[in-house]
Amino acid sequence: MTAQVLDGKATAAAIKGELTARVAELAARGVRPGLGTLLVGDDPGSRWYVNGKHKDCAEVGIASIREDLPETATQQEVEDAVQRLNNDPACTGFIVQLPLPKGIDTHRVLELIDPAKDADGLHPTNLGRLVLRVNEPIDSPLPCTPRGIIELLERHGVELAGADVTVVGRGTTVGRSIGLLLTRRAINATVTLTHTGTADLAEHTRNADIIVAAAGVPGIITADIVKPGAVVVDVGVSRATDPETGKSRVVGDVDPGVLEIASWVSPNPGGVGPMTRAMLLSNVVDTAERLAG
Ligand SMILES: Nc1nc(=O)c2c([nH]1)NC[C@@H]1CN(c3ccc(C(=O)N[C@@H](CCC(=O)O)C(=O)O)cc3)C=[N+]21
Repeated sequence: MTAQVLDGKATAAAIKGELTARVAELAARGVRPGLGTLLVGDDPGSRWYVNGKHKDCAEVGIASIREDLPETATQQEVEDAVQRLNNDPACTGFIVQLPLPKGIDTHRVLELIDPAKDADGLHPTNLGRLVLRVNEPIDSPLPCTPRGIIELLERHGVELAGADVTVVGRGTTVGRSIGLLLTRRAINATVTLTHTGTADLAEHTRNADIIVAAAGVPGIITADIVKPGAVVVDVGVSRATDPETGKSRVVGDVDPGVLEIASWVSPNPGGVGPMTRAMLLSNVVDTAERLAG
């Protein structure tokens, strides 16, 4: 038996189609969503991600605004760029590409973002709303990768209500925030958050109906620690050099052996990555719709 594929690429394409229609409706009402990006420094990976976001925008009709600063930018210069995006009416949502260069206080930069324009959904105000509004709808941006994972599962018919979910990794963008979404009353999953201080990782993963692997440790999820028939979502983005081609490629947290025991596995690449990008676009369109009233 081999697991079925949680196809993030195809699902993201479907979502982009839906967004294109919503952007056209907004255009008819004279509103154009615009995504801003702030990139500091010249890390090729970060540049590649940011370029991809602007390509996605062009596909669905969202305007693009770019702020690119050199590696040597000061705290003040980075904060000034955030304020320009906050004040630019063409920019309905924006992201500060992470990580920022050493020496820049990331928390201070992120807290300066206008919460209503926080396309990543990682501003303390928006994360705070996620903590507080357990039972009611949330009319502010949600974190992109957690939202993308849930959308990916729901659109493949994976039952979340009553499911035991084990999350591996406590990073802010995924591990720490996904449980806040999954335990909302409207979703009703039960969540265990494991991390490097967890005494017995296997005990928690073997109990899980769904594993969300966001540790950034290549192959940490092996077949022997997965319950037969479980659903496994691979969020890891480590890089390694392919011994055959000599090229750098993405390696996930999920060992290929898991395909023989799980019911569904998200490929990596082609799983959570494209969904994250689609949810960023969704956040920008949601924000523009709220602005339009
Ligand atoms: N403010 C901020 N927001 C982010 O959302 C953010 C960030 N900073 N910094 C870096 C991480 C990483 N991230 C990815 C997004 C898409 C893919 C993606 O689409 N990957 C493709 C291709 C992977 C490949 O082959 O290189 C895939 O999975 O199929 C991957 C990783 C967003 N991040």
